[in-house]
Amino acid sequence: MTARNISRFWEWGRKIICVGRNYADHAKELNNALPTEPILFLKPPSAYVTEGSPILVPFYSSNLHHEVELGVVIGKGGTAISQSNAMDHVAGYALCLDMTARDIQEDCKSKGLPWTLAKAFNTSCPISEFIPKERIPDPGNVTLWLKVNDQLRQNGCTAQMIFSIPFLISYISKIITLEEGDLILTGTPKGVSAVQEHDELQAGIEDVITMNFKVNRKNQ
Ligand SMILES: O=C([O-])CC(=O)C(=O)O
Ligand SMILES: [Mg+2]
Repeated sequence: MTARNISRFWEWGRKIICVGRNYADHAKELNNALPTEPILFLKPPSAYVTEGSPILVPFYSSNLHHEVELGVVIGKGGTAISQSNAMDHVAGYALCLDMTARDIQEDCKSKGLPWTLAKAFNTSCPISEFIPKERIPDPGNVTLWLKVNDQLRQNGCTAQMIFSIPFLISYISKIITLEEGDLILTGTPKGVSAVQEHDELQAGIEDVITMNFKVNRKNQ
């Protein structure tokens, strides 16, 4: 058996923990109140999709949105990690999309139901290659962007996050033990919008990385 390589963390079947409404400008564009504590939800590892494979619109949605987010890859597990030690638990990063069936999410919100159908379907978590920690020395101050068919839709800086990465690692790990290979999606800045079948999505982190995905529709 070969040693596991963190640069293929998505193959390990570990948790994807997502933070919602972590940017005030995005909370506002969807008419949501600003959170006083992080809002958390999960995606299963089956949500991962890597470049070369398409994002699939779920058959039950007609309003699939992109949300570009910085993903934090956990390198050392822990429970109740302190904020001051939090960055020692980070192995690196990935550029991520939190694909969201917005019509289903609105329906779930109005009925007080969980967001699973809106957030956790197959291909709801497109990711870039693994980015080693050294390549982003200040993850609290990098620009994320996303284009649909060459049109810029999202362009935000992680400095705008309401809850910082060390705070999130500490907060989450008091509730859910973090393990090597887990991924934390840190929320999206403003500019979310719908994507259609055949659209081409391109996203990037400054001069660190870019990634490309096509959108297809699942017909059943
Ligand atoms: O669906 C939402 O608006 C919550 C969320 O994931 C985010 O803010 O990134
Ligand atoms: Mg999100």
